[in-house]
Amino acid sequence: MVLAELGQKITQALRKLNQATVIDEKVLNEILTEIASALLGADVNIKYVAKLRDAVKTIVTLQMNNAAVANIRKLIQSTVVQELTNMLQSENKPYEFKKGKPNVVMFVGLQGSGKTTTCTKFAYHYMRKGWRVGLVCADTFRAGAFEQLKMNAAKIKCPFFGHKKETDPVKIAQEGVNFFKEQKFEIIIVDTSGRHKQETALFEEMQQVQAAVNPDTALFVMDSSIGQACYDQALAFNKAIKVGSVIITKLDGHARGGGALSAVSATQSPIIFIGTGEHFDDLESFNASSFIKRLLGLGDIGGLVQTVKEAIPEDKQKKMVENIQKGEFSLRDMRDQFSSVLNMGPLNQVVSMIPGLSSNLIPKGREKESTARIKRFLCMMDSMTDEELDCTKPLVELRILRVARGSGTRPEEVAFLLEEHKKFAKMVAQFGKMNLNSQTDLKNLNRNPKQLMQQMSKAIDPKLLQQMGGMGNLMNMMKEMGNMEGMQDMMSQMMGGAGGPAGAGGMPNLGALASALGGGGGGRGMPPGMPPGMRRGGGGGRRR
Ligand SMILES: Nc1nc2c(ncn2[C@@H]2O[C@H](COP(=O)(O)OP(=O)(O)OP(=O)(O)O)[C@@H](O)[C@H]2O)c(=O)[nH]1
Repeated sequence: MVLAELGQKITQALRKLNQATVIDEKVLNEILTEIASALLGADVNIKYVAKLRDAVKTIVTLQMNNAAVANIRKLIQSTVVQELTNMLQSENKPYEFKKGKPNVVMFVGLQGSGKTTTCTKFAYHYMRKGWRVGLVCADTFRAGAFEQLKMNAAKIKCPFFGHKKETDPVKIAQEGVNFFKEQKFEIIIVDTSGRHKQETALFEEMQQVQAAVNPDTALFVMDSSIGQACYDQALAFNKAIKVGSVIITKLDGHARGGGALSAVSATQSPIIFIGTGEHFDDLESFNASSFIKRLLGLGDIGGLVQTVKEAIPEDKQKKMVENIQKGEFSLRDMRDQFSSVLNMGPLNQVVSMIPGLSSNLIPKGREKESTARIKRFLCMMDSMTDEELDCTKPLVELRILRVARGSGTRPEEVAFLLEEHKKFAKMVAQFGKMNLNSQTDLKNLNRNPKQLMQQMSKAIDPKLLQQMGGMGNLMNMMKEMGNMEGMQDMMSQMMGGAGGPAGAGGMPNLGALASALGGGGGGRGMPPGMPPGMRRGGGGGRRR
């Protein structure tokens, strides 16, 4: 999680609430001073810090003498969360992409801000969600920009338009946009030139390109390393061309990220993504409330639900629900769940949405391994026939050998995958028997949690449960879900098609996540003789 240190400091300050037997003005001041010092350390403007402090003080002081200590604790925590969210929230809404029509996005920013890399990340993000995306290189200023974007586009398999020798950015932008429009592309990204600093030539060129391609939205890319100085830069770009939304890059490496985020929000330009590394999947959707909740380790069930919804195509959801309601969990279901986990975006981001789990659970390097591990599982399942994928009976040895050969893996690895599948399938059956099949049942969790906990602990493999943060965490998550509107629908998607049995399909889906983390969904670890890459989560053998 970006700004993890800031999050830890604020969490530590809030933890003092639980240690104090009486919460008076002195305790409140101490906590607020600690929070303020953490925010200032992250380069947040002193003006915003003072505003947050005053707002929390005003709201809490009003209640201090009338409410019970437990309620005061809750009030302080929720007010701090709310005020931090307000600090990062913009009133303006970003442009919403529309399916089935061309959406033209113009990227602007200073040289070196990460614009070209971010165009590619942005394209990759939407391609993963099934959009038809095209990239246009209209950066004729920087030598090498053409090659860079062309190479990036090839890496993510995104169609590319550019002319190496053309020097007129307006002409290329126009041609590129027309080309992709004719081909019925849905998101057309125009990468424009940058300059070392804000200067007239840059702004004039941006305005000319804007007039020529008439973009649906202009996206401003800004480097977070300048901290709160982002404010002036964002205002200047917004004045030159109407900025629709902002992406802040390099938040992985800068302690001043808090300053950059709050300063940009103060200009009322909505931040829609943050860049968290140099790889193409190091791009996180930005939503102030979700960001703050994850920053403070509170999880973000709403965000998780949305992510899962977007990751699983609707036709697949329906089929999965039908199968699982019958108590069946085929290898095809497992394949769909693993590929939906990949579509959800960076794994550590998904994990941090689960209350009680921290994104630090998957260190940066390990995340790549986890993704490779899922891809390897998918590769094996792609080498199976339709009959094998739909069959719920175990595969015979001869077939295991064939799948291993077809996927460039070892038979032990295929056997391990089948073992995982068996465990998930068993869980589906057990959860099915629990018949926890409606929103009312979920709400009842609040009334009879003990009984449910007992049943669930029998059904879930202990190692998987550990990966999920323990039974207490799982129950909290389900309770939170039970309190949400439209839960039954959501559960089907979230839990991977359980439709009814809240946990049933869910366990495999969350299990797929756990498997990706290397826990093997509660497995006994990798079988002996497993290649080292696979043992630790991927690698070895032929890759896709
Ligand atoms: N650590 C980190 N590096 C990033 C991020 N985004 C981009 N970079 C790096 O920043 C450097 C500059 O990125 P480019 O995409 O080439 O910059 P640019 O803004 O397109 O430059 P111009 O085309 O000259 O305007 C590259 O080394 C990128 O890998 C990020 O989120 N985190």
